[in-house]
Amino acid sequence: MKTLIVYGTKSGASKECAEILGEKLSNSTIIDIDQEKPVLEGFTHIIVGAGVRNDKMYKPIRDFLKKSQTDLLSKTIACYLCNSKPKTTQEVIIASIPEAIREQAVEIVSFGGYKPSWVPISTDNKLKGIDLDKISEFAQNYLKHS
Ligand SMILES: Cc1cc2nc3c(=O)[nH]c(=O)nc-3n(C[C@H](O)[C@H](O)[C@H](O)COP(=O)(O)O)c2cc1C
Repeated sequence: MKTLIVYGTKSGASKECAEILGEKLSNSTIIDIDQEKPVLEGFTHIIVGAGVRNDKMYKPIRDFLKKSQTDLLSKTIACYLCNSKPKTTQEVIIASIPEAIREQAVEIVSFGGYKPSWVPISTDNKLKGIDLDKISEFAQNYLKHS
């Protein structure tokens, strides 16, 4: 199991989550979509995560999911999102993730996120709003598909 974690972030939550997942999933590589174009070759497992604004996951991640759909469907794929309005999670997923990927993904989970008015700046509280139990569950479940 060789895992690529691709994330998009504006205020850091999705990066934090990618790093926590990376610690739980051995043999994983983490890529910030704004810094590097993901190359999927050589990876059997892909996790794609992003923050949400205006009821959608960030555009670079939506574009990646759309453009790489065929390649992604040949992998064991899972997605996560960081958002602050849990009630709208399902709508965000439908608006952001192509149907074929939604159907094939082994899991699609919200890890929570920062309230729009409150983004942590110190390292002491940077996990505020993020549900660490959900990240652990997500990783445990994902490992069942190794
Ligand atoms: C301008 C702005 C708009 C946002 N819009 C939404 C939204 O539509 N739905 C939602 O659930 N959360 C929304 N949020 C909360 C973010 O999803 C949350 O802060 C999350 O942590 C962002 O991920 P990131 O830290 O990886 O960028 C918004 C936050 C900001 C600052």
